[in-house]
Amino acid sequence: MPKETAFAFVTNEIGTLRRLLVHSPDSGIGKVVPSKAQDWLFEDIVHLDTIRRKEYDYYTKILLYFLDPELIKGRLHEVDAKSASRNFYKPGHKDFYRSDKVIELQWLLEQILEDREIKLTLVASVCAVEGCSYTVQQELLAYAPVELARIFISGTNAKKQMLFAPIPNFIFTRDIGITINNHLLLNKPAKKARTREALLVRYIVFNHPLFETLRNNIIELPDTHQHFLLPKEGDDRKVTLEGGDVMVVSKDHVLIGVSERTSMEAAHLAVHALFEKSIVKKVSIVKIPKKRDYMHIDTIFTQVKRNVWVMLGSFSKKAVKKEDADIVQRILEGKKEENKIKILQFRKKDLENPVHFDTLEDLLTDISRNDLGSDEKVRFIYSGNNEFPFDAREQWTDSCNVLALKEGVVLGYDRNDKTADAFEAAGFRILHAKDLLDQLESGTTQTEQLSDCLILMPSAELSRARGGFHCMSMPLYRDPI
Ligand SMILES: NC(=O)NCCC[C@H](N)C(=O)O
Repeated sequence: MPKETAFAFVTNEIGTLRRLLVHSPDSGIGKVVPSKAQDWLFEDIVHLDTIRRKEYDYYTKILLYFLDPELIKGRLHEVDAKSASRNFYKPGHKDFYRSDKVIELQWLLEQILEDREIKLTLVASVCAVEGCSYTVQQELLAYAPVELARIFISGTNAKKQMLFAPIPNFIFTRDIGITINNHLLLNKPAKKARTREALLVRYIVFNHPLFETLRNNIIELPDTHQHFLLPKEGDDRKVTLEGGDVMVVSKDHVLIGVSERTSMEAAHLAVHALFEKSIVKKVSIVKIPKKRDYMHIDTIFTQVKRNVWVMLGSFSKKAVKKEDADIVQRILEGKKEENKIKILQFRKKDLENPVHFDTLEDLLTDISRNDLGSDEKVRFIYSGNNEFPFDAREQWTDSCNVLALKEGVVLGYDRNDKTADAFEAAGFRILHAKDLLDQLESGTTQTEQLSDCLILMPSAELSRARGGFHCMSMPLYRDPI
């Protein structure tokens, strides 16, 4: 297996994944109440034990098997034994898996909090953001790092007092920042519920020794002076950017979504930052409808192979043609201008003449052929097999949001049946996570042998949080392709 040399380096979406940031569901998720679920960006309340033991733990095991097998191989029975109380999965516990490939953010937070000065500043910052009393601030300072990291994330102390709201979306590590070549672009969350996540991660990347070599390559987008003078929220001049809207499709080309979460102002600041620092040569702006259904671009398409993409059919050529053909239907269905996708590609060498793409398939085909040099036919797998109403239903539960562990081997939710059928029809094997783990553990399958397959992960609870495995991963290192 080729070993990476840099700590962080990502030039594509599908090369073999070697290192990523994750966060497993913490107790804060079990505190989401119905009246707060929407404010906290969950679609429903979730069952904590199920989301952990029966769902996310499978993700951790699969990631470890692919990225850091020595920590898991031959140990499945032991780590999942009832007597082990899931300690293997708990940051802060002595039996925690401690991987520098599948890196848990809570574990990094514990480590930076060992430094007295960082602890003081971070406690003060969290208290300022959360409006804590002076007494709570003093209480926080008295905690040891492991406990303090847990409180910062879950919001609740050991005496079961809630000191501030949880940050249940911290499991969606994609949205906190993005590795672009050897740089790290930090996010600016659009939603208040995700503010503390950004603060914690800023402290981690600027202080943890693992990020030492990246330190001079961290990009933060500033607020513009218009922002401070704006009368109301929701104006596109507000600088907000979330990682789900940024895709590094080749070493020279980044896609940036303008969406419910990423503003036009942020997109244009990012284009300038990426060009000025000569990080990439092309940036494509993909403007999608501002809708909860499609909060980021990675909720409507992700990449599977050089020449294969999974996407939502309503943004496909056929749907666009149908719209153009039938104006009455378009008006009745409310398919107005703002419901369309718009794509403009900026090139550093000719900034004033951006290239326009009519449809998402045109852009993705261009990436497959021209950026990635694929000679094979470019293929699209559609959410819900492109059948109404399964297309919309399965997109809602993240059928388009798959994570490539290596080219052609992707993780998706088991509830998206029709999308799985479409993968199968496109020549992909369908594997269930549990069966795959059994085969890996018994040695009948090796990760290196796997190709062209969709690994189905249990998802009844996870999907209520409205993000898939692309969202639940923040790649730090992928092999170049
Ligand atoms: N990249 C993504 O699409 N992330 C999903 C984030 C889901 C989370 N509940 C949110 O609404 O922010």
